[in-house]
Amino acid sequence: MLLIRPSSSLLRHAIAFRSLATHSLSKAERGKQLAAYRAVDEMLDSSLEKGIIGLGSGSTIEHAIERIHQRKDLHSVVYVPTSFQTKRLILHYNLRLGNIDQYTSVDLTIDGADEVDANLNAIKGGGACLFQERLVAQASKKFVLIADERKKSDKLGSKYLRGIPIEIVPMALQTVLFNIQNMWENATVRLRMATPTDKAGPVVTDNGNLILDCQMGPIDDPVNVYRDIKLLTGVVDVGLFCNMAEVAYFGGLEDEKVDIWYKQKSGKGSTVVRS
Ligand SMILES: O=C(CO)[C@H](O)[C@H](O)COP(=O)(O)O
Repeated sequence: MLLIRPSSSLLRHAIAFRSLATHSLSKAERGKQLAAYRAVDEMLDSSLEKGIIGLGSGSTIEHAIERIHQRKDLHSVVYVPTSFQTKRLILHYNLRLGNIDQYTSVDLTIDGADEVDANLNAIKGGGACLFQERLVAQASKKFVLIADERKKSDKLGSKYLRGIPIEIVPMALQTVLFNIQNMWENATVRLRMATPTDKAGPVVTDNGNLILDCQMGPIDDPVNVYRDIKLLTGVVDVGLFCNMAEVAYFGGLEDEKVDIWYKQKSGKGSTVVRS
């Protein structure tokens, strides 16, 4: 039998990536691209030559990786992925791939978000990658969010209506459902299902776990909600990223503007400045 070994370039092209050509972008996609390009250009510079950069997951981060690919001065940097998707993109663009096992201290991580509030707290996990995203973000000296302007919010839970993503160990499905329902009577919790034409049954995360989406309306106290859910046995992670981001870039849909919200130290704490 003749075995044909595909060349690495064939392998790369066997994986379908979205076309990100600027002329064919929708308004939403252009907003994501504006935020991603601006964040890469402002936050990553050539002085990071030997740097370690974390890369989040989702559609906005694809634009960031494309920008990094265009910026030849950023090719000696090591990139730590937060998902299967991002790992494939790093390889696709021939960037240097690292691993959180090798680099427990990361200089900076850029990631997308499903919703960002006025304190730079975020809902994440729309793409089911929240656990690895937090793992890398927590190891990072700086955490930067990128999104289109539709993700701006006054209160988490008022824009991203699918609910807070929660990654759970499959065996704990019933007990976690029961406990959340007990703690928040008005919450609606659903097991996230895969698209039936692609896979029957639930979405399975990169870690072999399941995702619940917990709708509880606008959230007054995301820090406590995060803590209460996280403490349930069987919960691996909760898609509330509080007090982590230092800056968020939002790309406009109707104009070419990028709004930047960043934390500035004031007294004992910090305030969020919008520019
Ligand atoms: O948290 C995530 C994946 O788990 C993503 O960063 C989030 O869902 C935003 O995705 P997109 O950039 O496609 O809007």
